[in-house]
Amino acid sequence: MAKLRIIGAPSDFGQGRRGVDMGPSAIRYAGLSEKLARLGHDVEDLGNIVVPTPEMHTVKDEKLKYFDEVKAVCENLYREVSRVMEEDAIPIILGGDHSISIGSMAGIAASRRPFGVIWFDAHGDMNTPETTPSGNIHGMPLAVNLGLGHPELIHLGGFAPKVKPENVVLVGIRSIDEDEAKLIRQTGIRAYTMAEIDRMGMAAVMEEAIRIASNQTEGIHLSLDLDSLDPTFAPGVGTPVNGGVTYREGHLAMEILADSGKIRSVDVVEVNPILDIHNQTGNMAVELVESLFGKTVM
Ligand SMILES: NC(=[NH2+])NCCC[C@H](N)C(=O)O
Ligand SMILES: [Mn+2]
Ligand SMILES: [Mn+2]
Repeated sequence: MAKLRIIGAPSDFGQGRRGVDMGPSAIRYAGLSEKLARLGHDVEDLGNIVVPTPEMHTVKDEKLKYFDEVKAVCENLYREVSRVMEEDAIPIILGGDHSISIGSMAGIAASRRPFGVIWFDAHGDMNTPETTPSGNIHGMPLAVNLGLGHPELIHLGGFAPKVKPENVVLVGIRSIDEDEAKLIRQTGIRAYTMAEIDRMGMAAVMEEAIRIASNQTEGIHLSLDLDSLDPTFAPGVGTPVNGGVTYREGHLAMEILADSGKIRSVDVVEVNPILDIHNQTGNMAVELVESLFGKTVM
């Protein structure tokens, strides 16, 4: 039995399509708390952090859209997540777009205990203000957590970087910008493309990923972007890319992570109910989290 604490981060400031701020509602509506409790866990929903109202804000910097708003959201989330970590509970952070991971990982790192990261995503999220083609901060959070990008984001919580490149793994990538690819190579993080998942199989990829993320660390943070899945299974995301992780591969990955016993924190991001079909993506998110916390067939 694990102590699980749900935190909603209903922010859509990290990208251009409205609706992802309703992600936490869609995931809760799909029964997250009840289903995790049914698995025998001690579950508490702590509600949502405070987020500015989008209608009242405009873009100021084209290379860092909604910078002030993203920073404010991440500061609030940082505080909430560090509180949960101090209680030795596992935070399950519901986005919102992926920019919220700047706040969640700052909160996780606040204890200064080393951890690894498995970043499940179609994208690298390794852009900086210099490389970004869109100016959307949700394309930058992994870079920020590694210490690359705007200094005020990097130093959120008063320290940087949040994680060492040798403990960072990307899984499921299939849409990487040109200069972003250079950064991924320079940092030396391990990036498993969809082609590698096809060739090696998801089980072998996850076993390697867990080995890398847990080498000399005290646990693993999973940052789960629902666009890692193929749009057939997760249509409700702002930046869908064909050729993604299948339903079974997704569950297998979560089951292998569950078996490892190393998960200490989770982000579930990019669920956009406005773009979804009957909450298919919200349901998929809940199913994957159930597998991550021990649900099996028998
Ligand atoms: N978290 C995400 N869905 N990120 C998508 C990023 C897309 C693109 N690479 C960008 O920087 O704009
Ligand atoms: Mn992402
Ligand atoms: Mn993505």
